[in-house]
Amino acid sequence: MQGGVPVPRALTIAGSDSGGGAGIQADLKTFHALEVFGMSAITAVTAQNTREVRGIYPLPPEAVAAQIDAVVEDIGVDAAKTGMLFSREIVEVVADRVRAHEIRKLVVDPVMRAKSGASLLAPEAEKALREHLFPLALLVTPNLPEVEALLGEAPRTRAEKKGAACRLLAYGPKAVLVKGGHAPVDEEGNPVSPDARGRKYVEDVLATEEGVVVFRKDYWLTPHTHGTGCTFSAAVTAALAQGAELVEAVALGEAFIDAAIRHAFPLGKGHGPTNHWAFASLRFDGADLAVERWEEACGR
Ligand SMILES: Nc1ncnc2c1ncn2[C@@H]1O[C@H](COP(=O)(O)OP(=O)(O)OP(=O)(O)O)[C@@H](O)[C@H]1O
Ligand SMILES: Cc1ncc(CO)c(N)n1
Repeated sequence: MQGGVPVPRALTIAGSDSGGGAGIQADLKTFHALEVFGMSAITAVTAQNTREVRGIYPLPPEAVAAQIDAVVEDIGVDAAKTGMLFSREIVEVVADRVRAHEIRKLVVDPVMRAKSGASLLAPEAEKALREHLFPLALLVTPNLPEVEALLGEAPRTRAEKKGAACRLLAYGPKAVLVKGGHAPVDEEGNPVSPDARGRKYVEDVLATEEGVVVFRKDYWLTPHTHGTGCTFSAAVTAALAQGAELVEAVALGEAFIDAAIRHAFPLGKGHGPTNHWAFASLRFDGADLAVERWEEACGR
């Protein structure tokens, strides 16, 4: 028990995925698997499955603010994350409430598109995300297409990911993790085709003001990756709520998502969901989660 609080508390501010693999549902399942008390502020309801987003029904910005205020003022929040924010108005209201409540352990997953291709963020909201929310974040976690939208070029090699992560620090977050899940690499961190022979890896590159940490793990050739980004950032948020330092929290997120993808569920006819309880089961068995990490100097 820390400071009279019986359990770590985490808040997700994100969209609902009726399919249960991404969004609010993935976040709450992940918090629960890590024994963190989960709370939610829903920004939009999506009618979605493993194949497509059929409809998006945003909530009024004041409804998003009211949910955040309600839980912060009564239950309290040790760490929070944002996911699908959809509109400029919702981005602005979330930034306003985060500032007002002085939420410092904030993970911003700059969700722009679903794996099925649907847009989850209006184009004019991208600028608001960069200008209003990035400066409040402890960590921002873009995937490769999101890095391209933010910087105008997609990193491919380890050195390019490192450069992009360092450049994104200029928007004001304390740290940036460039996630490489969309493009497998070889031993040297150079891109390879997903179905090339031999061992392939995924490299996620974390930049902080102190330096760069590269996380490498095996690449799994599977279509069942719906909600990987949400699940990963929720695991990092849960670890922060438990009191972990940033690099340890990211390492926990890496191990959690590795297990969740390895044991993903072939549900539906599209991209199936990841397995949110695999990490807890494997850890119980003492399994080796195959995540390597090493530190380098920041290239700035
Ligand atoms: N095929 C894979 N094999 C191993 N790790 C993967 C794979 N795909 C994604 N990951 C890992 O999952 C995490 C999320 O990365 P990814 O790039 O898929 O995020 P994302 O595109 O934001 O996800 P989504 O939009 O589906 O929620 C990262 O840690 C990444 O390394
Ligand atoms: C609601 C929601 N948030 C995020 C994603 C990205 O995976 C998704 N597909 N749906």
